[in-house]
Amino acid sequence: MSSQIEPTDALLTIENLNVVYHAATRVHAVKNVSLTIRRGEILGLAGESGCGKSTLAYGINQLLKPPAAIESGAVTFHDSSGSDIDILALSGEKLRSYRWDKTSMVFQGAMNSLNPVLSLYDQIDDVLTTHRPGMKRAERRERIRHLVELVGVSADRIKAYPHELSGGMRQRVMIAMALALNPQLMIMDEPTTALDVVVQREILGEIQRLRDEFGFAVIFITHDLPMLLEISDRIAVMLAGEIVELATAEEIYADAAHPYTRKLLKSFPSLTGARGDFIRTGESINSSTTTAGVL
Ligand SMILES: Nc1ncnc2c1ncn2[C@@H]1O[C@H](COP(=O)(O)OP(=O)(O)OP(=O)(O)O)[C@@H](O)[C@H]1O
Repeated sequence: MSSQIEPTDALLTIENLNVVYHAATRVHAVKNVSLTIRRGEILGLAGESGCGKSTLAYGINQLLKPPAAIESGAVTFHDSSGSDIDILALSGEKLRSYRWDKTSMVFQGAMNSLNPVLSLYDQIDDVLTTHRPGMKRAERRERIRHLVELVGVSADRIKAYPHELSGGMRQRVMIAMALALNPQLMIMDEPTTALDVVVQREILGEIQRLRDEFGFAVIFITHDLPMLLEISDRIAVMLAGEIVELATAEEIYADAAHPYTRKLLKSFPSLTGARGDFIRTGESINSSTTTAGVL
C-alpha cells in the first residue's frame, strides 16, 4: 500500500449517479452512487461480476451507449487549472479532448484492441497527432520513445507490431498511450486480468511507480480484492449497483465494516501469509517493484 503522495483535494466528484439499462428487462446498474476521487490517489473499485463497476467507470467518462442511460446525477472534474468541468454536459469535440487530455482509460482486454496493422510507434503517434496537432514530428518521436521507456518497453521495439509482443508488453503499450497526454486521472478496468500472475505484478508495480512520479489519480477496477488491498490508497466496495463501503485499504483489511466486504475478503483464503504478506506470489508488491519493468 504505497503512497508517497498525500491525496487531499478532490479531483472528481460523483453525486447521486443513477444508470439504467433499458433492455428487455430494466436493469438499474448504478444506484445513487456518490464518490469523490482525490488528486493523486489510487482508488480501488471492488465487487463481484455484474455489480456495476464497469457501468460506473464508463458512465463517469460518458462512454455509455444505449440501452444504457444516465438517469440522474452529476459528475464534476476539478481541473488542475482551477476550473470545474461538468462531464455529463460535454459532447462532441469537447468530450473527445476531455477523454484523452484529462482522463484516460485502459479497458478490460485493451491489449487486444491495439490496431494489428499499425506499429506501436504509429499507434502512439496517432494519439499525439490527433490531440497535439502543434507538435512537430521530431518532438513526437522523442515523446514516443520516452513514453515506451517509461512503461518498461525498450525504445528499439517501437517499430514492432502488436502480434510481435507478449500480452504484458501490449498492456504496457496501452498504458503508455494512456499516459501520452499527461492525464490527471486514469481509469483502469481489469487492466491485468488476462495476464499471468508474475507479469500482472510487474505491471501493478509499474502503475504505482508512474503514479508516484506523475501524481495522476487512478480508479482501478477489479473483482480481485487482495490485489486492490496491495495497490490502493482507498477502496470502494460495490454491491448490486451501490457503494456499500468506502475506506482506506488498511481499514478494509483490518476492520471491514460491511458484511459483504468481509465476505469478499473471506472468499480469498490465501490472503495472508505467515509473514502477513499477501501471498499470491509469496511477496508483497512493494518488495517486487525492483523487478518491475523486467519483461
Ligand atoms: N448492454 C447491457 N444491457 C443490459 N444490461 C446490461 C448491459 N450491460 C451490463 N448490463 C447489466 O448491468 C449490470 C452491471 O454490469 P457491469 O458490466 O457494469 O458489471 P461489472 O461489475 O463491471 O461486471 P464485470 O466485472 O463482469 O465486468 C449487470 O447486471 C449487467 O447484467
